[in-house]
Order: sequence, then C-alpha cells, then structure tokens
Amino acid sequence: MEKIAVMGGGSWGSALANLLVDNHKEVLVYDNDQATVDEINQFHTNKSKLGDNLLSKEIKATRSLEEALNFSSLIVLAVPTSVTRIVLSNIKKIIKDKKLFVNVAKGLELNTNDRVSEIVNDEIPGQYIEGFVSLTGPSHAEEVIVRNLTSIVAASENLEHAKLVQEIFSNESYFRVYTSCDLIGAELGGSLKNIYAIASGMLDGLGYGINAKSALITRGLLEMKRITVLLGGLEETLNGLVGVGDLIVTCMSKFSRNYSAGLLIGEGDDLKTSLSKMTMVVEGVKTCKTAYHLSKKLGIETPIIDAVYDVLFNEIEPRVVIKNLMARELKSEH
Ligand SMILES: NC(=O)C1=CN([C@@H]2O[C@H](COP(=O)(O)OP(=O)(O)OC[C@H]3O[C@@H](n4cnc5c(N)ncnc54)[C@H](OP(=O)(O)O)[C@@H]3O)[C@@H](O)[C@H]2O)C=CC1
Ligand SMILES: O=C(CO)COP(=O)(O)O
Repeated sequence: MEKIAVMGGGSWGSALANLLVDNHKEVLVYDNDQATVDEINQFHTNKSKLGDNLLSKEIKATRSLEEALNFSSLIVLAVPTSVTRIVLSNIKKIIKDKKLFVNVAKGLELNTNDRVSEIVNDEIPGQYIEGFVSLTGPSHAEEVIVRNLTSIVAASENLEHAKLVQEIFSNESYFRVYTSCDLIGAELGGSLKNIYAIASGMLDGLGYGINAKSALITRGLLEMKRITVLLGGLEETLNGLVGVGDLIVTCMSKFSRNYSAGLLIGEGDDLKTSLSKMTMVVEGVKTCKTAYHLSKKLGIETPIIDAVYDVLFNEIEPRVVIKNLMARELKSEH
C-alpha cells in the first residue's frame, strides 16, 4: 500500500500526512477549504492548525473528494466526528471500489451515540467496505509534526487489517503502533477521554493542584471503564494507550484542545465564548452530551461526566459542581 488518501487537512490530518511521507508513502490530502489546499500545495504549511511547522513538500492537497477517493484504497478519516457522516455520505455517491477505512477522529456522534465505525457501516454500502481500523492513542499533532516519540494503537475486529495499518504508520525513529482487536474499547477510550480533558482544564483554570488532577484521571478512568464494558469493550484496553495513555496526555498537556477549552471555562468564560477562541475542533463538548445521555440510558453512575455536562449545558458554575462532587456520600473506592 504505497498511496494513502487523508480526508481532512486539519492539525491531525496534516501531521499524519507528514508522518506517512516520512514512511515513504505518497499522500493526497482532501480538504473542503480551498485556502487550506492552496497553502499546503504552495507553501507547505497549515499555519492556523500547526503554526510555523513545515510540512513535507511531497504532500499534495486537493479539494476534490473524488480525486482523493480514487487515489488510494486506504482512506484515513481525519475530520471531526460531527462531519464524518456528511463526508461519508458524499463518498457514498462516488465510491466505486472497496476501501479500508482508518478513522483517527475521537468522538461519539450526537443524537445517535454512534462510534465512527458505526457511522461508516451506516453510510457506506457493505460491498465498498474492505474493513475498518481505529488509529487512536496519546498523540498530539504538535508533537508528531516535530517527530517526537509517539506510541498509539491500531484497533480492528480484523487483526490483519490492524497489522496492515501498524506497518504503514510505524517507523523506527519516532512512531510506534501496537495492534488491538478491541475496536469498541479503542473507539470509546479515545472519545470519552476528551470529557475529562475538559474537566482537567477547568481544574487548572480554577487554580486547583495536581492532587485534584490525579483523582480526576483515576476516577475518570473508572467511569470510562463502566461505560466501555457495558457496551462490549474490554477493561484491559482502557488500561493501555487508548485509555490511561490518552487520559494522561490530554489532561496534562497544553496542546490539548479539550484541555484548553476547559481552562478558559475554569477561568470564567462560558462555553460559547471559550469555543469561539478555539481554532480547532473540541470533540469533548458533543461527546459529553452523548455520554451523559448514554450513561443515563445504561443506568451507569458517572458523576464526573454529569458535572462537566452541568457546567457545559446547564450553565452551573464549575466551583459549584466541584463542591457538589466533594459533598457526595462517602463510599468505598471500588
Ligand atoms: N489534533 C490532534 O492532535 C489530534 C486530533 N485527533 C482527532 O482528529 C480529529 C480532527 O481533529 P483536528 O485535526 O485536530 O481538527 P482540526 O479542527 O484541526 O481540523 C479538522 C479538519 O476537518 C475539516 N472539515 C471540517 N468540516 C468539514 C467538512 N464538512 N468536510 C470536509 N472537511 C471538513 C476542517 O476544515 P476547515 O478548517 O476548513 O473547517 C479541518 O481541515 C478530531 O476528532 C480529533 O479529536 C486525534 C488525535 C490527535
Ligand atoms: O487526542 C488527542 C491526543 O491524543 C488530542 O486531543 P485534543 O483534541 O484535546 O487536542
């Protein structure tokens, strides 16, 4: 597999395109914004997403979905979850042969609660789906673009597909991919952690310390496991890179978009104002709403998700939800 099409020239799509060129692949990036396409082709940058970092001159970009689709049998989906269905419904109109879909977006669809693999199965007729792989784990675009050491997971119900993606994306200098057959666990881990990254930013915005953050990550992981296991994923998956690993990265790093939005809210902005200051997608907001309703439907106790939901959608002050969390009935840890 020497040619790869990347759908979405945002920060992650661009950084992965650069990685794939490092791995000696020919890459075509599709983006719906002509200015982004021109910037990548002419100046080899994506300034609004990746600052002054230079992209490889070998990366080509196009605004033609058809050109990108015909370029490769491996399609990387790197658009926000909220537009994945739109992009796929456009792909459905022009797809002519089987594709292996590799999703790198981390979110759950609002209203349907769908994971991206479910959206693909919904939108693309089965005869055109070779397989589906979720490529997920602790990996900020800002670090991958400067070739910082990164390890993530290629998860698929088909181990051969996971291995193929592992081979394509791994290199011996800075990017290591593990395989997993727990697709549900991988998709849920990558999506749910964004809610706790928002909460982590809120804690910093309010001036709390590392004790609070450690408790957030640990108790958040427990909530993630409760949801994942009930939906058919494995607890052990969340003990790995897609759970603990990604929680650490996004709860602790200033590069996280979810953390950054939460920080602004902790400092006093409301949701609308904080999102207006972000230039990249903050997946955790919609995923929080989805996970809140999902946990109620499943009858699972998720006090942190409920607290973030109250701040984001019921306009309750972060300090008030924290006070309420601390005042809950005392209980055993497990
Ligand atoms: N950034 C990161 O470090 C990582 C991100 N991810 C995940 O990757 C996904 C993408 O994130 P990221 O790259 O950061 O997001 P960005 O906001 O940087 O980029 C999103 C891209 O999708 C494009 N897009 C938006 N709407 C459409 C549409 N209707 N049709 C086609 N393209 C569209 C945007 O174009 P435009 O700008 O013109 O709107 C933009 O190029 C998210 O799910 C995120 O969680 C996962 C791991 C790491
Ligand atoms: O998932 C990510 C890193 O692993 C990126 O998270 P953010 O979208 O919060 O930046």
